[in-house]
Amino acid sequence: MGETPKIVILGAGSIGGFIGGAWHLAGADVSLIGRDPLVRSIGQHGLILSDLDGWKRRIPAGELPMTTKPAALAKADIVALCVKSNVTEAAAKQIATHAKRKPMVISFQNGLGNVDVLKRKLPKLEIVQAVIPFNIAYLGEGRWHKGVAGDILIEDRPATRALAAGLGNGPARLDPTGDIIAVAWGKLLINLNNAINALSGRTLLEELADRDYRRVWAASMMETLDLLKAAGIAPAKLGPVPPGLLPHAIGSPDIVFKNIFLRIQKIDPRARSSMYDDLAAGRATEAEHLNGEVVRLAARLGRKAPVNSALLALIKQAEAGVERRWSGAELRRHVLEGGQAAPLFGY
Ligand SMILES: NC(=O)C1=CN([C@@H]2O[C@H](COP(=O)(O)OP(=O)(O)OC[C@H]3O[C@@H](n4cnc5c(N)ncnc54)[C@H](OP(=O)(O)O)[C@@H]3O)[C@@H](O)[C@H]2O)C=CC1
Ligand SMILES: CC(C)(CO)C(=O)C(=O)O
Repeated sequence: MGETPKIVILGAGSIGGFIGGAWHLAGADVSLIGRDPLVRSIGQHGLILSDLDGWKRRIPAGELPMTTKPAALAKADIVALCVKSNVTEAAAKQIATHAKRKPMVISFQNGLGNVDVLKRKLPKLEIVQAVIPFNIAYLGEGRWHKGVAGDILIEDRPATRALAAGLGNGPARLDPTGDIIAVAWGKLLINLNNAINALSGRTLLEELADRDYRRVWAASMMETLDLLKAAGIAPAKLGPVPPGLLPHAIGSPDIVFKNIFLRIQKIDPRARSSMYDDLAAGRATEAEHLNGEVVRLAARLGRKAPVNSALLALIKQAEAGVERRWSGAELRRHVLEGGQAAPLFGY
């Protein structure tokens, strides 16, 4: 890899647009590959990036190279893969066809299985996992907003350390870390709320204000933590609360949750989960790669995961066109079947 690596973002959507823009502002050599409507919109408006601490920058139209053509992968030293998990295989095929410089491929996707797919499809390339703990909303007309605080965690290797140093300290900075699988499981615990948020049809803050939704999330985390323990996997701490205490913090009474948890973990009033975005746009979701990962882990252990199975089934119904906004009480009754899922803690 040369002095200034050429970074190509494959999948300029919420995450790809924000990190691509933020890295460009940090002086990196970045170009984006995305879909036609977005490419045209950025061609007209440029990019405007902001975050919840009041940081705001504009990149004029035409300054950041952007195309719909996968042939742009030819010049990549680094491919930042920012497509949804259900199209990883198709994206890997495009990389295999078009990349010429043996790029390092970094997956910024949620879920656990993407890196394995990439390793299988691209056996000669260096594949790296990164985990994004924050939320990005695409607000239209070239505007991206980072609505949850946090830094991107990336597998610690010489190449990723050099990349992190080159990108500096902006809002999409990289933080190299040791055990990325533990981090990815830690993130999955957080992402178990994506399905609940999508089914609620609300913003994250509106949803989390209702303890019944939080009880469902807490139960899905407890189920997952129990299975991870049986599998000998220790998820990493992401954010202010250690994984073992997360269900208790999330499922706690409103007064405790609002005055302690939400004071340390900042969430923008506009933020929603990426799964909400998918359902709202009529797209397939990543539920198979999140709740489904837990259901498959249970099956490997000869056990069941009733909470995550129920959430997965509801998301599949929603993907199939069943339009229903679940209230917290309805979802709790349906998924927890009268509290049987986690009797010990009354969630
Ligand atoms: N949004 C968020 O806040 C967060 C997202 N993540 C994770 O990041 C990943 C990306 O999510 P997100 O940015 O929200 O997804 P988006 O759907 O917003 O962005 C992905 C974009 O890539 C496009 N795309 C897919 N395949 C290709 C391709 N081969 N060539 C060009 N463009 C392509 C998609 O178009 P089309 O839809 O037409 O296929 C879409 O516009 C997911 O794994 C998600 O879970 C993680 C943390 C937070
Ligand atoms: C940041 C978070 C957890 C928000 O729900 C997310 O990962 C997503 O939206 O996919």
